[in-house]
Amino acid sequence: MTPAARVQAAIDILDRVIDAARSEGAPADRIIADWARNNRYAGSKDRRAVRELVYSAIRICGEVPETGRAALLALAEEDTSLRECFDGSQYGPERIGEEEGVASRGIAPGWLTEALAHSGVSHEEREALLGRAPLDIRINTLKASTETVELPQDGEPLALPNALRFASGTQVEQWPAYRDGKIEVQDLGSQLACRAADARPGETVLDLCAGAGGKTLALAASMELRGRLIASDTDLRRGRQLLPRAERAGAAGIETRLLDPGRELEVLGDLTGQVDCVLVDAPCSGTGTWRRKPEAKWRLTPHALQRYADLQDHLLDVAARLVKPGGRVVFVTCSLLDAEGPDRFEAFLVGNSRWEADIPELPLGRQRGKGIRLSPFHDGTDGFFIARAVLPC
Ligand SMILES: C[S@@+](CC[C@H](N)C(=O)[O-])C[C@H]1O[C@@H](n2cnc3c(N)ncnc32)[C@H](O)[C@@H]1O
Repeated sequence: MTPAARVQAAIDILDRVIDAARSEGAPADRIIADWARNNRYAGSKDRRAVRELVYSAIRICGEVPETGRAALLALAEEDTSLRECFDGSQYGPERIGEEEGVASRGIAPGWLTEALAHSGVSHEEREALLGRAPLDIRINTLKASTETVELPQDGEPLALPNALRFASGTQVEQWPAYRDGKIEVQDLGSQLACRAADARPGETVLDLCAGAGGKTLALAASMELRGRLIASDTDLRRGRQLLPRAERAGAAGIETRLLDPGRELEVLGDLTGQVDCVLVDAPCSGTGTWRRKPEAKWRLTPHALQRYADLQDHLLDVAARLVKPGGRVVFVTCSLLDAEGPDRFEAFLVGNSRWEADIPELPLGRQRGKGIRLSPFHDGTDGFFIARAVLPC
């Protein structure tokens, strides 16, 4: 593909990303993958270049752009060599018109930038939300250790003993250690959230929003396969990924339960007052994961944010009923918005006066409200809020 044709391809993809953001359609990575599947003439270098253009344009446009072309023109203001690609050639974009609309640059839509600022997220921290994420792994102590694991490259040691960092895009899935279940891909922030849960051998632990089980597997390792570990979620498709992953990781014996949204206790009621630790890795806006999914900033609305907050309140209440005296609830969101972190946790404590905040001691992060905030800028992790509450005996 010529450079101009790559720019036109990025414009077409961005049009679809913008449509999807407005209509709750597919995420950008799926749209890019579809494009690659349907345009086999594009070689690996073309695909990489087009992908890079798409993500760079998403990163620099604050508000949802009118069109993919307006987004690419905004990128061309920063990288002027791109302007030459608007050459009217056969597969390239039309020449730039004199009065053409250019998307406005910024970090996120205005209301969201303001909400982040009100949540104490400084300008530099907001910019870092749109940086490039490295690739972190967790050494699975059910199968290996830092001493025994053999990796084709040396990783950067991180703040937890079993965590290593590699450059973004490292193909760890092709490594024998990955295929053998000795390592898992997991952002250090997620690993720290599991550290805050401090699941111990012999305990009964519930991963309430387990998804495909990223954190469940870390909990299983921390429990050394002793005790009872239950993983629940409302999403059957994600839940189905858990058991094969668990098998690969040597994490036998995980119980899985499929929940009905709003009626979780119908399936979890038998655990009432039985559980030592409930991890509530709650659904959220994902402002802390924009490094991986920058278009999420265009998809969020104030209404959706309120829905997340309501669901987080509800899940905290469900979790609290299941915990036995002396047990704990660990509340985690991958967001830097107070509305999805400190405010929810505070509301929980106010509404449940027997519970006490127990701020986790972690090697990274800063206190925010009665929990810990991790951020790409300060900690090099995805953005997270992590809080722990205990029910005294
Ligand atoms: C942040 S993700 C969890 C990620 C997962 N813990 C991990 O480490 O990979 C939130 C999950 O909550 C699930 N969820 C949504 N509503 C729920 C509900 N009412 N009860 C339990 N899980 C729910 C979603 O399906 C999603 O998988």
